[in-house]
This record gives sequence, structure tokens and C-alpha cells, in this order.
Amino acid sequence: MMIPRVAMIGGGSWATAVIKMLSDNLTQKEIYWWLRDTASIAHLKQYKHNPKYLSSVELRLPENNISADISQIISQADYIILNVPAAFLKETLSGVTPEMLAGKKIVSAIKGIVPDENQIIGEFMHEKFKVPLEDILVISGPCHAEEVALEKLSYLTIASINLETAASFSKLLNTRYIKTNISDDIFGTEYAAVLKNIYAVASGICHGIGYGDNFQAVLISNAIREIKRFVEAVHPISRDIKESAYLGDLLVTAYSQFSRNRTFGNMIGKGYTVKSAQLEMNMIAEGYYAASCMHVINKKYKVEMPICRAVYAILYERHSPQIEMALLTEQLN
Ligand SMILES: NC(=O)C1=CN([C@@H]2O[C@H](COP(=O)(O)OP(=O)(O)OC[C@H]3O[C@@H](n4cnc5c(N)ncnc54)[C@H](OP(=O)(O)O)[C@@H]3O)[C@@H](O)[C@H]2O)C=CC1
Ligand SMILES: O=C(CO)COP(=O)(O)O
Repeated sequence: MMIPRVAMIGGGSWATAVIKMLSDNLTQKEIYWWLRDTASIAHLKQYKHNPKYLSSVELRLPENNISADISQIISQADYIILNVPAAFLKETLSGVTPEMLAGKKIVSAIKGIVPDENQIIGEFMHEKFKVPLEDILVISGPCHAEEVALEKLSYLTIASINLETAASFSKLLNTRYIKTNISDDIFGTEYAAVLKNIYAVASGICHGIGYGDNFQAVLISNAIREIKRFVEAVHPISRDIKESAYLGDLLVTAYSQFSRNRTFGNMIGKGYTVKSAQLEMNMIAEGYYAASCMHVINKKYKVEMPICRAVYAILYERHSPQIEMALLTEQLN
């Protein structure tokens, strides 16, 4: 049997965490890694740590397998894991052609929407890079990179319309601290992961303003109903919204100390401008971009999404967080 060859595209905390899982997993495989930052590549080769993200994690890849040359990295692999924030995906793939991806499995670890295109990653790769839907996989589930670094038990969901493909890929990630589920819901899984980032921003805003745990619980129970309404409108199949890839991911992001989106929202609630909140964090909160993309996407579906609407108004129409959230409280139950 052929040894699986896996390429990671991205150098942030989630890419670093998934490289750790792939390295700790016992199935024989080759791992390749593209990062844009050449100084980080030099550091990784010399010291076996990513200097900017999860810097305590040891990463022992062969030196020749780490490169800033994306075509070289892609050409060597069968699975290509996309793992840059969605806002930078187009730029990252600017030198990549559909021919270079032909026959490969494309795995999205991104929880975001491609700006301007207003597409989830699977749709974007299918339309713009001609990747057949059966070659698209999604990695999702409630899992923070920081807890992977600490080897805390985490569950991931691997989605593909072909469950055998999902199962084969999931076998490359399982470790003592990573368990995997499989799913055939590529659209629902991606959209739920995008939406939960917006609700984490809402949760952070409410916390920053001074709402307590009692209200947070109401906010999140309304948020899961928004997710359900939206994914049912976009892709009406039978799914249990209480599964970890949907409800679990929403809960971890809304409550965890590690949540980037909640942290960002908290700063907005405390009065930071979007720019100053972004500068203060050296990580990306996808929910900021997703709020705008989902606002456009939902013009087509017209799903009732008062929480998304409130976050959009605060972030993009400069509405007061206090007033917008007070109005929102009248619409929740
Ligand atoms: N962190 C987590 O726990 C999880 C994250 N995800 C998802 O993973 C994806 C990646 O996020 P994450 O790893 O957290 O990101 P981080 O915030 O940890 O890292 C940011 C990444 O974005 C890159 N970047 C920043 N600015 C630019 C730019 N102008 N052009 C190109 N690249 C840029 C950085 O590269 P550089 O270092 O060179 O600046 C770095 O690789 C997101 O979609 C996120 O939702 C999913 C599950 C868990
Ligand atoms: O998706 C994630 C965890 O499942 C990470 O996003 P947050 O850091 O915003 O929680």
C-alpha cells in the first residue's frame, strides 16, 4: 500500500497543532509543510519549534519537507490541508492552478469564508480549482490548538461526502489525545464552524459589556437554533445539531479562555475599536470577517438570524454594542 503523503498549507497555531497530531499519530506517512515566513522555516529546521505559534511544541520533520515554495510542497503530497485564515486563502493559492491539485484530496481546516467570493472553502475549491466534491474533506470539531499542545483529550470531526475517504484520513490524526468522528455533512459542518465564530464574538461582546453567565446561556441556546435554521436552509439533510461538530464547537468557542473570537468580542464590548482589538491580538478572529460574509450570504437565504445581525451592526455599522445587545435581548428566549 502507498504511504500517505500529507501537506500542510499554513504556519499559524492550528497548522502547528495539526502537524503535531500527524507527527504523533503512528500510521506511517510523509508530512510536508508550507509556511510563508522564511525566518520561521529557518528556526523550525534548526530548533524544531515554530517560533511564533505553540512555540513549546517539538516538531521533528525532515528539513527538506519544510518550505516556502508552495508548488513544491503541493506536488509531493496526496492530501493538501488548507490551514490559513480564510481572508488569506486566495493570496496563498495565487500561484496554484487547478492542474496542480488534480487527483489530490483537499482538506479544509479553515473555519471561515473566502471574502469577496462569499463561499465556504469547499465551495471555493470546487468552483475555482475544479476539485470534485468527493475529493473535499473538512476538519472540524471543538478543538483549540493550545489544548492540543498540552495533549488534552480532544475530538475532531472529519467530513467528506464519501465516508470511506473521511475514515481513511481520520486514521492519520488519531492519537492518545485525539479521537475522530466521521460525517458526510461537508456543507453543514463548514457553515456551523463559520457561524460559531460569530456567536463567540457575540458572547465576548456581551461579557465585555457586563452581561453574566445567565444571559450567556440564553445567548448560546439561541445561537444553536440560528445555526440549525441556517444549515437546514442551505443544506437540508438529516443531522443532529447536538453533535460535537455543531453544538460542541459552539460551546468551546463561546466559553473557552483560549477562544480568539470571544477575546476579540470582549475587547469590542469593552470599547476597543475593531482595528485596536485586532492589533492587540496577534492571532486572527475569523468571526470578524465571517460576520460581513454571512450578512451577504443570508440575503439569499433570508434566515432569521438576530445574533448575526447584531454582531454585523456592531462591527460594520458602528452601532453601539450596549444598544445593539439591549435590542437583541428583546428577541431571544
Ligand atoms: N487556533 C485554533 O485553535 C483553531 C483554528 N482554526 C482555524 O484555523 C485557521 C487558521 O487559524 P489559526 O491557525 O488560529 O491562525 P493564527 O491566528 O494562529 O495565525 C495566523 C496565520 O495567518 C497568517 N497570516 C497573517 N497575516 C497574513 C497575511 N497578510 N497573508 C497571509 N497569511 C497571513 C500568519 O502567518 P505569519 O505567521 O507568517 O504572519 C499565520 O499563519 C482559521 O480558519 C481558524 O478558524 C480551527 C480550529 C482551531
Ligand atoms: O474553532 C476553534 C475551536 O474549535 C477556534 O476558534 P476560537 O479560538 O475563536 O475559539
